Amino acid sequence: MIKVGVLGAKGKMGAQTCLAVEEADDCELVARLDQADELEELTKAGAQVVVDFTRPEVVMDNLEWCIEQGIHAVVGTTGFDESRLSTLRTWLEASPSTGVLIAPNFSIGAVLMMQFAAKAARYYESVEIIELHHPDKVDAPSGTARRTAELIAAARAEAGSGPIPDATTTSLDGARGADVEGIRVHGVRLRGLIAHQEVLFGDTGETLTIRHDSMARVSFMAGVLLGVRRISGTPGLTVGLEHFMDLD
Ligand SMILES: NC(=O)C1=CN([C@@H]2O[C@H](COP(=O)(O)OP(=O)(O)OC[C@H]3O[C@@H](n4cnc5c(N)ncnc54)[C@H](O)[C@@H]3O)[C@@H](O)[C@H]2O)C=CC1
Ligand SMILES: O=C(O)C1=N[C@H](C(=O)O)C[C@H](O)C1
Repeated sequence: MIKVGVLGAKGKMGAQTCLAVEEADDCELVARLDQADELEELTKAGAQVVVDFTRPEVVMDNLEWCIEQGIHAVVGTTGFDESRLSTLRTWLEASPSTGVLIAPNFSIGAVLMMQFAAKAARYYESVEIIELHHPDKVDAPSGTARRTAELIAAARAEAGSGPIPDATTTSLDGARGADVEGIRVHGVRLRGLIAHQEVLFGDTGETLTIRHDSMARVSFMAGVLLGVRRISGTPGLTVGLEHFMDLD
């Protein structure tokens, strides 16, 4: 049995994760912690793996503590830029048998959408991303949209693609979205939505749209459990669930 602790257990994703862990035959939920709780509860309960769905401003402190204790971490919380990833690598060097998975999106379909977008990137002159989420989401653009833009930008750079055409010189602030590594990213916040994304590619005479929809938070749970099962055998830092999906 894998002994699992959940951080952010009272939140939308944390509560769903507690249910999924309780229902998994090979996992035992030993700790459910939220804002006012002490991290020491994790060691007292013997947690081997922690799942973190908290907030960008607290996740690094949680991870520093978990890595120091040698507790593996499966992280869905957003807010990871290159500087944070580099800090995690440094902490992990001092705890070489500990594994941390940072997954911008745990939904299998969303991971495939990102992979398909990275594959398509080299063939199109234009690309823009639209992410659409519930209005309680605190960050924009979404971690998924950022990651998608990074993957597309890397594929375009490798292919030697030029800049994306855009003759717009006059616009209201924000009208053309955010610029993530040269890719325009637009955010929609709408009651009724959960998590959705479109990647629009265009070239002369044709467009390609890749769209993914998470209609319920249960869509993330197969990925969370995959991470929980694989992380203890994967020391160091892993970014993206695709590395656990045997895609090749
Ligand atoms: N990677 C993925 O597949 C997904 C990632 N997310 C991300 O996960 C994060 C959480 O999302 P939601 O559950 O929707 O948010 P939420 O606001 O419903 O839940 C966050 C929870 O964390 C708790 N919390 C805050 N500080 C804490 C601390 N220091 N220790 C323990 N708990 C603490 C809050 O009290 C709250 O219960 C966000 O960054 C979101 O973008 C959300 C959905 C899927
Ligand atoms: O806050 C959310 O809800 C989600 N957050 C993640 C993100 O920012 O990409 C994953 C998914 O989009 C849901």
